[in-house]
Amino acid sequence: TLTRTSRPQRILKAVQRKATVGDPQSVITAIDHFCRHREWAMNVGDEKGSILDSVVNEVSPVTVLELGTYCGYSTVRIARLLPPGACVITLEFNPDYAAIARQVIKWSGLEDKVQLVEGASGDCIPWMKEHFGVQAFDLVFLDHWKERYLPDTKLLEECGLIQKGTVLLADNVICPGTPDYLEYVRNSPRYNSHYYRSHLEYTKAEDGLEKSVFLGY
Ligand SMILES: Nc1ncnc2c1ncn2[C@@H]1O[C@H](Cn2cc(CNC(=O)c3cc([N+](=O)[O-])cc(O)c3O)nn2)[C@@H](O)[C@H]1O
Ligand SMILES: [Mg+2]
Repeated sequence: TLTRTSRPQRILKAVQRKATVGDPQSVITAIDHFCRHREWAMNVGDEKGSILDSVVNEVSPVTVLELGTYCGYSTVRIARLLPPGACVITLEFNPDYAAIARQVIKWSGLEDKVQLVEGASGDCIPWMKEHFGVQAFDLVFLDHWKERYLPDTKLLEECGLIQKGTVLLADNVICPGTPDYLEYVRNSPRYNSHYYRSHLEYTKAEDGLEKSVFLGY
C-alpha cells in the first residue's frame, strides 16, 4: 500500500518550505496560501482569522483555552497576539494532528506561549484547574467537534472555568453549524451573544463566529 502523506503533513511541509522560522505571520500566510490554492483544510482561515484576531486584541486575555488544535493554525494566530506571561492551552485528541501542530507552533517560535494537551476535551476539562492552576479562562475558542460545543461549555461552567467576563468565541456556528450551542448562548440570560457574519474558510459559503460574554450567575 502506498504510504500517502496526510493533509496535515502536507500543510506542515508547506510551512517548512514557505515560512520563516520564528515568524508567526509567515506561518499563517503559508498555510492560508496552501489551503486556498492547493488543498482546502479546516483551519479558521484568513477571513474569520482576522475576526479572531480582533476579539483576542479586544479581550487581551492572560489565559486562553482552544478546543480542537488541528494543525495549530489558530493556535499560532492567538499566541502571536499574547503579551509575555499570557498563554494558550490547546486541546487535541488526535495524536497525529497534535504531532503536526507541535511542529507548526515550534516553527512559528511561539512554543513558550502554548501548552498543547493531547486528550479529549470532555476528559481534560475537569482537571484543568489543578493541573494548570487555571482560575478561569479569559477567552475560549471552540473549533472542535460541533456536537461537543454545548456539552463542553456546560462542563466548563460546572468546573468554574468560565467566570464573569469570560468570552466564548465559537467557529462554524453556521457551517457545519452548531444549532444547540447557538440556541443555548443566545437564549441564556447569563450570556451576551453577538454573531460575526463571515464565510467558511477559503470558500464563498456563509459561516460565522459567535462571541458570547458570560455575565456571571
Ligand atoms: N472532543 C475533542 N477534544 C479534543 N480534540 C477534538 C475533539 N473533537 C475533535 N477534536 C479535534 O479537533 C481537530 C479538528 N477537528 C475539528 C473538527 C470539527 N471541525 C470541523 O469538523 C470543521 C468542519 C468544517 N467543514 O466541514 O467545513 C469547517 C471547520 O472550520 C471545522 O472546524 N473535527 N476535527 C481534530 O484534530 C480533532 O481530533
Ligand atoms: Mg472550524
